[in-house]
Amino acid sequence: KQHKFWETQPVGQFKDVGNSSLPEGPIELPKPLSEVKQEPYNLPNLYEWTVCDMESDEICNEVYVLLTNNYVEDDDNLFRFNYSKEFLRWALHPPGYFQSWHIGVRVKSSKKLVAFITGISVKMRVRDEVVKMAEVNFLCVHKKLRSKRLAPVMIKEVTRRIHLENIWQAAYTAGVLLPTPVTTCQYWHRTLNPKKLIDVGFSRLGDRMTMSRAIKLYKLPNSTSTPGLRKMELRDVPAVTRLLKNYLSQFIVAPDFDDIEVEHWLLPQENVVDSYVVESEDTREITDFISFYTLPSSILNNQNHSILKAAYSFYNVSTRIPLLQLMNDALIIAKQKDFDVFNALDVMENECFLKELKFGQGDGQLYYYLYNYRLSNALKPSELGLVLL
Ligand SMILES: COc1cccc(CC(=N)NC(=O)c2cccnc2OC2CCNCC2)c1
Repeated sequence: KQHKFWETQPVGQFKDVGNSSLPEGPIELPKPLSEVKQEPYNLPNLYEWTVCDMESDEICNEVYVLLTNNYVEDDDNLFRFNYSKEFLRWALHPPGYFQSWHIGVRVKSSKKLVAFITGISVKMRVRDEVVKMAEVNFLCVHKKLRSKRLAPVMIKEVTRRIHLENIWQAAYTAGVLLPTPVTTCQYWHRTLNPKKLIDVGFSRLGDRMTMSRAIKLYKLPNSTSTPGLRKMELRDVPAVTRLLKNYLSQFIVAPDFDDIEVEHWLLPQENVVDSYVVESEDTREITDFISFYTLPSSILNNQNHSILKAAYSFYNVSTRIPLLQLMNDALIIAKQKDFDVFNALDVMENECFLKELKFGQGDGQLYYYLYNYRLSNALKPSELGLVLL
């Protein structure tokens, strides 16, 4: 019964874990495009497919409202991700995006948007192979339409449209265990606003911890410590691309970003993504950078607060300044920008700063998956150089 759908898909199956006779790489070979199903999968009668043009403010707003009311909640149903409209446009319009991969489901009669799933294309390096993949994200079915088995047909439909562009692999994450994770990550939170986090139930005061002790424990300096740390600008793109490509080459799975992609993903956008570079004062070269993205959460039933302002660690590269110092400056900047919490996964080299900078371990896991690509062994989080939104 468990995973009825995923047992039909070209993904690592639990029964195959540890079977080292299975080769690493694609599970199914590409098909001639003429053999890909040409017409959309059937939806239950009352519903129809639609393509969502996120440049349209009206449609972007419909997607925003659907996700705000029906997307992922934490395990205790206290919080729900509240991606902003400008964030969704950023996340879904990288260079070379396919509008046909921004898929909605509407009620035929009312035209109400009741489900969503997206893909964007990415060049992913797995060991020393660069594989064109899709990153699938934002799978959301309206709460009132759950367990109508809509999700499997949406996954099959986005897969079909990805196949039509001759792409045969994908990457995705989930907070639930499915066949079969390439990596299991822990998430960590660094308190920036202890009073609010305790008020809303995100954090609890330890037994011997008073509120004033908590405020003191998490206090940060008012200004950053790294000389030459400044906001990233367009002129920094070539240097940041070089730094990022070189840094990510150490991980087993990582995106292979070119300049145009670095410009899209890392150039600062207010309320979406913040990036800072370290420019060496004498050589003027860019030696390090930090970045985090803005993903607030709705607070589901609290009288005093409705939004949790959360920053999420994105890509950070240290070549001259210790990562610990860079990330401490990232915390200071996030606090200056009135974020309540700074979140990070234990991917890349993050483990080296999590405990030291007073991150607390979250109570859940984030699982990373590859579609139609087998890895002989699961990766340690420190072998993964990929952060999904
Ligand atoms: C605090 O508000 C929340 C609202 C919904 C869910 C969660 C818990 C959770 N599931 N957190 C994460 O998945 C997470 C924790 C740390 C860093 N990135 C994360 O997820 C990212 C990446 C995957 N897509 C969602 C955002 C928290």
